[in-house]
Amino acid sequence: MDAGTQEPAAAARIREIRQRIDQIDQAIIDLWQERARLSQEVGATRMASGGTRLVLSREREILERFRVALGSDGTQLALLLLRAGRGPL
Ligand SMILES: O=C(O)C(=O)C[C@]1(C(=O)O)C=C[C@@H](O)C=C1
Repeated sequence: MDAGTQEPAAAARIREIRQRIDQIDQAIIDLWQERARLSQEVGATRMASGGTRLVLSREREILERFRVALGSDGTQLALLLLRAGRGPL
């Protein structure tokens, strides 16, 4: 894979960092999928027991947690996470 530089030491360091980035990306993918499965299970369990599909107070709490930690990008990320679990509104 192109490191974007001809300088051998820099290219070696970039390859090393990219290995860790790839590990992190895979962990994010795995966690994303696990979260979506769990969220779907919560929704199905609640609806099967006569409850609501969504709990907006819980969604607000999650959005706030991500906003405090990551700013406006965190809010966008949390919206995508929630959509992955419970589907579009
Ligand atoms: O925590 C719940 O009650 C869920 O249903 C999970 C979840 C989520 O993905 O975090 C999904 C939908 C709800 O509106 C709130 C939160």
